[in-house]
Amino acid sequence: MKLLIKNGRVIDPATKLDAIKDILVLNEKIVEVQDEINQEADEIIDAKGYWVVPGLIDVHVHLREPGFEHKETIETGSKSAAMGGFTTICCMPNTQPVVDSVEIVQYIKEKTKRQAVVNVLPIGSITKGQMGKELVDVEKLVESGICGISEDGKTVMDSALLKKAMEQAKAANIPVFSHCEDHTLVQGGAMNAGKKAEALGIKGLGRDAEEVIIARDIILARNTGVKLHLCHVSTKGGVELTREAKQRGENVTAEVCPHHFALTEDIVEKDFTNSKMNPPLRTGEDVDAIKQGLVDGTIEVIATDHAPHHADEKNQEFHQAPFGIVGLETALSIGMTELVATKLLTPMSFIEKMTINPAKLLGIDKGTIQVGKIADITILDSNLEYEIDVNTFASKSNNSPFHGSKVKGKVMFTIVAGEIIVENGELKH
Ligand SMILES: NC(=O)N[C@@H](CC(=O)O)C(=O)O
Ligand SMILES: [Zn+2]
Repeated sequence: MKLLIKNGRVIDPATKLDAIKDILVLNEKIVEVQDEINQEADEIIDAKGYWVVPGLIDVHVHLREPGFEHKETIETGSKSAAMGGFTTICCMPNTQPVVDSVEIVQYIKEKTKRQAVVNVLPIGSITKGQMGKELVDVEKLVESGICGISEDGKTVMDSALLKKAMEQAKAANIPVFSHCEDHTLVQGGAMNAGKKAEALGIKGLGRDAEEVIIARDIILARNTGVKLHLCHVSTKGGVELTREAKQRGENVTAEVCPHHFALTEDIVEKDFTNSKMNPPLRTGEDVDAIKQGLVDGTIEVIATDHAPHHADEKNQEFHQAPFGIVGLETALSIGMTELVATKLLTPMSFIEKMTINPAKLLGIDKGTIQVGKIADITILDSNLEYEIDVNTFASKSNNSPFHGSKVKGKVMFTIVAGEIIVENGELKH
C-alpha cells in the first residue's frame, strides 16, 4: 500500500519544519519527505492549501468501556477521535470495572485491536476500584501495557498512599496524571464558586480545591522524582503554581482543555447542563492566565478530557446531571479559532501542544513527521469556517457546549499507520 500526500504545508514541531512538501508512505511508514515526489501510488491526496501535521495525540479521554457503553465505546470513541484528527488517545480508568487489573487492561487492548480505528493507550488507576485505599500493582499493570496511572475523576486524598504510588511510577518510568481536587473542599459544588453561582443558586466549586492539590502533588513529585502531569488545569493559581515548579526545573507538565480557554462561567445556566464539567468553567481572569500559560510554555499540552454522557443523564436538574462534555471532535477547531486565528500561538506552537509534547510525556515514538516513523498524519483545512453541529459527531454522545459555535479550521484527513481513516472530513468506513 503506497500513499502519496502532495503539496501540503507540512508543520512538524519536533524538527521545526514548516514548508510545502510531498510525503510518501509505504505500508505503515513514512519513507520519503521531499520538495517534490513524483511516483505512482495506490492513493494520492492533494493537500494543496492544507496543513499536514503529525497525528494528534490526546492524553485525556474517557472511553467508558467497559461498563458505560451507553455513553461511548472503544469503537465509537476511537471514531470520534479520528474525526477530530487524533491518531492516538489515552483512556482514563474510571470505567466499570475500574482499570486496576491486568485483566481489564487486556480487555481494553483486545477490544482496541478489533474495533478501534486509532491507537488507544490505557491509563491504569492508582488505587483498586478508585476507592483510595489500596494501591494497584503498578509494575504488573505497566508490563500489561498501561502508559501511566491516574485516579481521574477523583484525587487520591491519602498523601502517603499517593507518595508510594509515585515511587512505584518513578521506578516503572511512567507518569502520574493528577486530577487535582481536594474532596474536603468540594461539598456538592457544581459550578465555579462566585457571583454567578450565587445568582443561579448553584453550589460553588472553589478554585482552592484545585490549587491545594496541585501544590501538594508538585511537592510529592519533587520528593519522589516522578514525572507529574497535571490534568485539566483551570485556575489562575494552578497556572502560577505550575510555572513556579517549572522555573525550579521540576519534572512537571500541565494540560488545559479547549473549554477552559474558550469559555467562562458566563455561559452557565441552570437548564444548560452541557456547561457543567469538572473542573468547572471559571472566569475571564482564569482564562487569561491559561492563555498566558499556553503562550509562555507553562502549559505544554492541550487535551480534551472527552467525557461523554447520555442525553438522559444530562437532561437532569443541574446538581444531578453528571460532570463532563465531549471534546474530541471540537478540540482542533476550537484551538485553531481561539489560539491560532487570534495569533496568540503560532501554528507550530499550537500543533506542538497536540503532538510532540504529549508524545514526550508518554515516552512514545510518535508525534512527528519524519522518514522511518509510523505514518500517523492529520491533514486540516486551516481556513475552512463552519458551524459545529453535534448531530454530525461520531461519538455516541453529543453533550457539547459548542453546538452552534462558528469556528475556523477543520480536519480533512486522518491517517493511522498509513491507512486513511477520515477522508475529506468523513469516516471512510
Ligand atoms: N471531567 C469531567 O467532568 N468528567 C470526567 C471525569 C474527570 O475527568 O474528572 C468523567 O469521567 O465524566
Ligand atoms: Zn479529571
